[in-house]
Amino acid sequence: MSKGFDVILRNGILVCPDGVKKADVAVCDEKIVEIAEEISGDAKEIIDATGNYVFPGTTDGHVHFNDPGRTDWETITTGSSALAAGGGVAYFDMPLNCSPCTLDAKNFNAKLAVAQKDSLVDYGFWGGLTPQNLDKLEELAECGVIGFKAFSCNSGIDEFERMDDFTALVGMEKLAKLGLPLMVHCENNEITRDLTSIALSNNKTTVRDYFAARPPITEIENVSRMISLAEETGCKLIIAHISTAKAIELVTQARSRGVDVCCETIGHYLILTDDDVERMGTVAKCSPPIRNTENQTKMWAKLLNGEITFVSSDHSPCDPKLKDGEFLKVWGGISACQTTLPALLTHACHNRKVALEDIAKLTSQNVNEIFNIQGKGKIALGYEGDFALVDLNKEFILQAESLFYKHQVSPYVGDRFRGTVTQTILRGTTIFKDGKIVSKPIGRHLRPNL
Ligand SMILES: NC(=O)N[C@H]1NC(=O)NC1=O
Ligand SMILES: [Zn+2]
Ligand SMILES: [Zn+2]
Repeated sequence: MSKGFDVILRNGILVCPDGVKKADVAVCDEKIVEIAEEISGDAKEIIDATGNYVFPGTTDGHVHFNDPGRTDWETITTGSSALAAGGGVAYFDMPLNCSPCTLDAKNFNAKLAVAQKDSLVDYGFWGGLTPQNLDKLEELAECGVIGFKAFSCNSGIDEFERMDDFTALVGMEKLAKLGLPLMVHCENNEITRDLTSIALSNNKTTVRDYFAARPPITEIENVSRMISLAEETGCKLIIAHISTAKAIELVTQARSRGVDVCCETIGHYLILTDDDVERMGTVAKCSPPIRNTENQTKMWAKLLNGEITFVSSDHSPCDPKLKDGEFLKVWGGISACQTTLPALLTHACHNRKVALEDIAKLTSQNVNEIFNIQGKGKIALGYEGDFALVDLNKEFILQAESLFYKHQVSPYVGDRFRGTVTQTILRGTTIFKDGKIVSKPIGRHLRPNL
């Protein structure tokens, strides 16, 4: 009897953990069941991947889809569609800027209900850690959060209070027991707060004034403080959107003495510079701010060295009206979840010769491993049939109309990319093809396997 598969993907060039190889891959019951030079047998669907590189579909470890509660900024429908259009099969949504924030089981369940109904791709949720919810960490862990997120400085959202040092210490002790990681937005609170208020009182609100109000030392100081707390408590620590080479060095040193710490960075810290932000304006405002070329060059060297564990989008959109005004005063956050993979193909693979396997690790495998998500993140037997098909040399210029975001805004509009996502497949089902979303929402909740 001939073997009947659900899907055979033929003639693609697979980006596997141990290298890149031309092979067929077969999926049955949502999982990869065979990888071979040529797979014989029937399938309900044959996909011809000739000329395409096949990456594991990406998992974006850091997005703000704002649903429920701020759906005029983004929704799970629009955000997950944009992600799929960029080769994404999963995301971990932040506990803010949705409303209510994800600070207890009740609010977690409200978000879960929206995602179960609307999410095109698979999803995990971050819980929040603030001074108000130290007694809710256990119930959030039971709900299945992938980790906890906290801000050392003002979060920009009133209901999401910053984590003072006491909360950091007690929270980390609790998370060490729960075996879940804490991700911290690391910028020193007092320095950013006071430099910002001095700038405001002197009417200094330009882009350069904003950079001056959040200098590199604010990140460097806070990363080292968080490492000390993690070292003492045994809590697993992830530095969010690291933006300075010096802070990465602190993480690497701590790791080498056995501290359980790693860092995430974001595409824009690797691609844009302070001069770009000055030219582009508020569309490229984020915190920590985008730094200078010298720092960026050093960050690339560290990425090539393996010192950065994963690359996310920190997709943090808003109503465009909130970007209209003086630089220092407007919303900080960049829309980017549709472009992370094409941006890395362009800037890492083509321009800096980063190996394709390493791009797959930074956008998929490492993220799933860090958060103990089983069966996702690589093209290997027994893993889920999650693929991003990429025409590696096909160029495109990003048009606003091709963005699936609620607001078709991005600092990359008008930029030339080399590396086009042609098709995205989630657990064997094609969800995006040739510029269009082609599936109903089929996303599923991802919980860590602890
Ligand atoms: N609240 C929120 O999304 N903040 C994000 N925006 C940004 O630029 N940095 C962040 O942490
Ligand atoms: Zn942040
Ligand atoms: Zn964020």
